[in-house]
Amino acid sequence: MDAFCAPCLLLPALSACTLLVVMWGLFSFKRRQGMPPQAPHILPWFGNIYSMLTDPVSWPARMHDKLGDVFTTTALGYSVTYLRGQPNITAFAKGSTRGLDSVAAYKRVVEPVAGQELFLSNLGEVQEALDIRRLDNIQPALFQFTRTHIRQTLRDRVPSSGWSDTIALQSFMNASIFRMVCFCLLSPEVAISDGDYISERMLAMDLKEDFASFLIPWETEADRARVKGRSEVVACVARHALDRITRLLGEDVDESPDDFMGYIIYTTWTPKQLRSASKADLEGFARKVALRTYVLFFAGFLPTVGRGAWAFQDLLTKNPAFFERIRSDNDRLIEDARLCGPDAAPRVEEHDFLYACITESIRMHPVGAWLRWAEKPFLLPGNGSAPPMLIPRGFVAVTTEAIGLNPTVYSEPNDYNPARYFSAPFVARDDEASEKEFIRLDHVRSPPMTTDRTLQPSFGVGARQCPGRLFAYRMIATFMSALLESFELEPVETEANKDGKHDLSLSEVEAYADVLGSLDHPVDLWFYADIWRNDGFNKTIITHLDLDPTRAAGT
Ligand code: HEM
Repeated sequence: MDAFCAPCLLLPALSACTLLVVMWGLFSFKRRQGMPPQAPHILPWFGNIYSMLTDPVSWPARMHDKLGDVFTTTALGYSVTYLRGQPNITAFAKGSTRGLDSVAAYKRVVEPVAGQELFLSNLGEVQEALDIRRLDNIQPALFQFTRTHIRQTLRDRVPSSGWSDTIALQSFMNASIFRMVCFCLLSPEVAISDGDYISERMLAMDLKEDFASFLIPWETEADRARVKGRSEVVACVARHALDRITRLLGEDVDESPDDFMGYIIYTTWTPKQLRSASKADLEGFARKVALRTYVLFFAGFLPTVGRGAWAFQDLLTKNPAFFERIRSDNDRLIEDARLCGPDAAPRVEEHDFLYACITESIRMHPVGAWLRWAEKPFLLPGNGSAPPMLIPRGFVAVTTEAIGLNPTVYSEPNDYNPARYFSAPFVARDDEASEKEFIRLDHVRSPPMTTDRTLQPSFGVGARQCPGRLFAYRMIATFMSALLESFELEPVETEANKDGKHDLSLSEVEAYADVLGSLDHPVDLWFYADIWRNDGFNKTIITHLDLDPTRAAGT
C-alpha cells in the first residue's frame, strides 16, 4: 500500500495511465459497420466537448468536410450525431415527432443554466397566443411605447445640436426589446414598472464567459446568482399574474381576453375553478403562469436581441443601398401614418424589405443548432449513394449554419442579399406535406408564415419549430423603425473595425455565447444619433432640419 503512495512511483504510474488513455482515445474510434464515422478525440468521456463549446459552428463544419454528412462524436459521455444536407434534415424533421425528442435534448443542455422551471410550459399556447391577429392588434401601442422609451433613454445622451458620444447598440437594444417582451406578454404597466428589473435578472441567465459551469459538478457563485435571479423573476411575474387573475374574476368575461396573460389564465382554468379556488390555490395558479412566461422570456428574449443586433449591423455595414431603402420605406410609412395624426404609429407590419433584411441576417448568423434526443438508436434512411445508417442513442444535432450557407439551397450564400426572398417561389398554404416529400429549405417569403413543409433554418424544423418567430420579427422591426424615425445613425470607426472590418469578431467565448443567441458584449458597431427627426418633439429640431433639409421627410 505504502509503495503506491510513494511520490516517486505515483508520477510514472500517472504518466503511464495518461498515455494509455490517450492511446485508447486515438485508436479506439473505428468505423463501425452501418454506423456513422466518428470524429477523433483524445480524452475518453470528455470527447470533443471543448471544440463543441468553443467552436460550435466551424468545428462541426470541418468535421463534415472530413467525414461526410453524418458523423458521431462523444461529449461528456454522451454520443452526439451531427447531420448535414437536406435529405438528412427531412428525416430529422419527421423523426422529431416520433423517435427524436426535442424537450429531452434541450433539457439536458439548458436546465443547468435556466433551471427546471423552464420545462414546465405549454409551448403550444405561444403559437395561439402570439398569433398574427393578436400581434396586429397590439402593434400600434407597441410602437408608441417603444418610441417613447427610445426617445426618453437617448434624450440626455444625444445633444440637441450634433452627434452624441458613442453608444453601444447592443445594450440599448437589449433594454428596448426586453421592455417590448414585457409589454406584450405581461402588460404595458408592468413593462414600465418592472421591465428593467426583470431584464437585468434575465441577462444574468446568460452564460457569458462562465461556460465552464457545464463541466463543474458543484455549485458556483454564478450558479447561485442565476438561481436567485430566476426566482426573483418568477416571483415578480407571479405577483402580476395574481393581480390579473383577480381582475379577471371581477370582470366575469365569457370570451377569451385579448392580452397574453389573460388568455393563458382563461384557457387554463374555467371561471368556476377560479371562483372556487382558495387564496393558496390562486397563488399556485399565478406561479404556474409565471413559470410559463419565464420560458418565453428565456427562449424569446435572448435570441431576439442577438439577431436584432446582427440585422442592424448588416444593414449599416454591408450594402448602403439596402439601408437607404429601409430608410425611405420607413419615411414613407411614417408619412402615411401622419395622415391619421401627428403621433400615429407607422404600420411596421408592412415593412416588407426590412423583414427580408432580418431574415437574411438570421440566415447568416443563426442560433447554433437544432437539437434532439434519441432515446433508442434509430435508422436514418439512405439517400442517393449514401447507405442507411444506425444513429446511436444520444443527441442528434443539425447546425443551422450548415443549412444557411449551403450553396445548393442559397445561391452565393456568403453574400448578404435580402432581395433573394423576393425571387423565391411562394409556397401555397394548402400544399400538404407528404411523407414522401422532402421538407424544403427556405422557399418562403419572410417572415416565415407557414413552415409546415418549408422552413427557415434559423427557426427550427418540424413540429418543434419556433412559435415566437413572428413576434421576434415584430420586435426587431419595431425597434429599428422607431429608432430611424428619430435618429440618423452612423457606424463609428474604431481600431478593431477600421478598413471595413465591421464583422462581429467571433472569439472563442463569444462564439459560444452566440450559440445561445446572446451576445452580451457591446458589438463592434456604435451609432451616433444626429438630428431629431420628429417634429413636435424638440424645438431645436427646426434648426437641424434646416441644416439638412434632405432628411426632413415627414416633418
Ligand atoms: C430571432 C429570434 C428567435 C430565433 C432565432 C429563435 C429560434 C428558435 C429555434 C432555432 C428554436 C428550436 C427549434 C428546433 O429545435 O427545431 C426555437 C424554439 C422555440 N422558440 Fe424561438 N427563436 C426566436 C424568438 C423567439 C421568441 C420571441 C419566442 C417567444 C416569445 C420564442 C419561443 C420559442 C419556443 C417556446 C420554442 C420551443 C418550441 C418547441 O419546442 O415546441 N422564440 N426558437
